Amino acid sequence: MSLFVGDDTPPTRTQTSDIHVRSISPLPNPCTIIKEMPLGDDRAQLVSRSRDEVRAVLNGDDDRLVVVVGPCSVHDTEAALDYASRLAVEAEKHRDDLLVVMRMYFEKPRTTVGWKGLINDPGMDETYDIPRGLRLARSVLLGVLDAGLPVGCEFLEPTSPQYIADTVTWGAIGARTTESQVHRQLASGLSMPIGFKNATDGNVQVAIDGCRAARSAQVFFGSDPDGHAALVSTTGNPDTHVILRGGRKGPNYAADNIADAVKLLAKAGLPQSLMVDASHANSGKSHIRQAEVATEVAAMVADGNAGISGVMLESFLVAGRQEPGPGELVYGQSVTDACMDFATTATVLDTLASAVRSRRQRLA
Ligand SMILES: O=C[C@H](O)[C@H](O)COP(=O)(O)O
Ligand SMILES: C=C(OP(=O)(O)O)C(=O)O
Repeated sequence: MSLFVGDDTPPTRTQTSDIHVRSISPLPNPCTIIKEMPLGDDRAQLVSRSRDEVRAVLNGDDDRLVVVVGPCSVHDTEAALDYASRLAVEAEKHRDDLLVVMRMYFEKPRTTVGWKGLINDPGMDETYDIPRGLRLARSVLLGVLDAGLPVGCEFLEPTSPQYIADTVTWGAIGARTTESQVHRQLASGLSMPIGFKNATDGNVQVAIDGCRAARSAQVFFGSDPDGHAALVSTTGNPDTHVILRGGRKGPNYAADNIADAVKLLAKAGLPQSLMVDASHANSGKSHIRQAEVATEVAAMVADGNAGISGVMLESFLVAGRQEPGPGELVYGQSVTDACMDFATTATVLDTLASAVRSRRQRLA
């Protein structure tokens, strides 16, 4: 049902609002969708346990690496579940060295315009069936938890976490929103560890500022589980960290970049550990380069670099990328940034796991 439907008649001189709004329609409230697809006790235990494990790695109490790995965006739930079943085998194989979290991104921040992800436009056909997108996202999240994997998401729309955040082990605030007060407030109330990306221009200090702001108590506009406008008051999220993703001037994953970032973290009184995103501006969005970057990061870990507590990888079943759209698509290939294929990903995971074992020996 549409609450407001504009027409094409030009606004009168006394109409001062909704001049550029075509329509406003209600969405199902979070309670309704959660009741349709409850998390349940077994999955909740996996989420709680894996959040604790991520916290332990970030705080240096667990010497593994958190590896957030999966497609740049989820567009096909069947392919995502297929990927999850294969990733679960690798996660189990490396469980002593790697804490594997499946990257499940449903909300894509765009530099200008483009497909904004499964929640916003699940048909990739500009019909913007957000209720369907929310249901699809929640159902595939539950499916991945059933495969035994914890999941990681970017949080972009300030009200979308109400629909899915109970299923999420680790979250990110992206490079385009890391300086946004709205997103820092949101992170202050989220229940899982949150990584702040450095800004697209490469500025790391804004991500550190984001971590500090999200660690503080905040009071802000939000919505309650029934979808009503609400005043939200948070205690602050103690589990925030920085993600180095490179910037317009180039990559920032080299040992001196990591040392500089760790110094800034120390100055800010934050834990001196961070995640390196091998994709985005660290690889120039090349999936081939991404595998090389991940191997270079592994070499730093093997050398004993204790500042690196996590790695992010963009990976899917088939290498590369294709344009999103409603027509026929290559099964298991990204419709946003180019991803490594599964075989390359498995090799990278082997390399990272071996690097963790070397670091463990070196620092023993
Ligand atoms: O991870 C995905 C993209 O890098 C990000 O959403 C920006 O994409 P765009 O520059 O193609 O809009
Ligand atoms: C958009 C993403 O990254 P960034 O915010 O670093 O561009 C992403 O990880 O999908």
